Amino acid sequence: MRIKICGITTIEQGIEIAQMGATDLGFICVPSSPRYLNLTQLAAIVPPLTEVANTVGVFADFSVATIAHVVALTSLDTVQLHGTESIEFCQELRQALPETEIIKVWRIRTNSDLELIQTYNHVVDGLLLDAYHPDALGGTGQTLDWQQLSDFAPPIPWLLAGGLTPDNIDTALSQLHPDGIDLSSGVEVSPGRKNLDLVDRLFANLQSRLG
Ligand SMILES: O=C(O)c1ccccc1NCC(=O)[C@H](O)[C@H](O)COP(=O)(O)O
Repeated sequence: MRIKICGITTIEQGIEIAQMGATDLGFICVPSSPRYLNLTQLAAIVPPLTEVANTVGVFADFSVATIAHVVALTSLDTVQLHGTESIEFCQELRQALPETEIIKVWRIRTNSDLELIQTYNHVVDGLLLDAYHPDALGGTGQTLDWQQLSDFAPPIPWLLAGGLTPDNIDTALSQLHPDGIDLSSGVEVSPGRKNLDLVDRLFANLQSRLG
């Protein structure tokens, strides 16, 4: 299973978290986020971390040209689209970045959201379900209604996000079978600063599932 820890802001924490077992490290490129990294910071932090984990840049409603520029400067492995990007936009991005994994995020409120995100199945490599919050796009600690997702089974890999913590991960994964999980605020001291004890506890609690 893919385990993405998002909102990494230092090389040191990225290396430690990858050594603990994270497969993916996420970097927030959205300026309104308290976990935001500017281009200079991304160019310094991401390249060394591509050696230890899959690196994911989180974007929201950027242009194709800007995303392609950031990927070229940082060697990000994956682009996570967290805004209102259209199917056509994803197709354009695919053409611009044929070697880069693309994940489309949808913030789930209703059952129709679970159908809408699946209209992207043929244009992206994976889907990510996050919780809806009126004031912030992500990293909110808001939990999804897991029961609502019980029939969600897209034909491409999907990740579960939204308010996951070391304490609730077992309950979430006993109800759902995503291809990956994504955590941010549930393993933090403060936005952008991860609590390594909580990350350690997450992996301890996942031990039986990771085998
Ligand atoms: O984390 C942010 O600050 C953020 C800001 C703007 C867009 C996306 C953002 N995070 C994306 C993620 O992938 C988070 O891991 C995801 O929203 C889950 O966060 P949390 O509920 O805190 O675990």
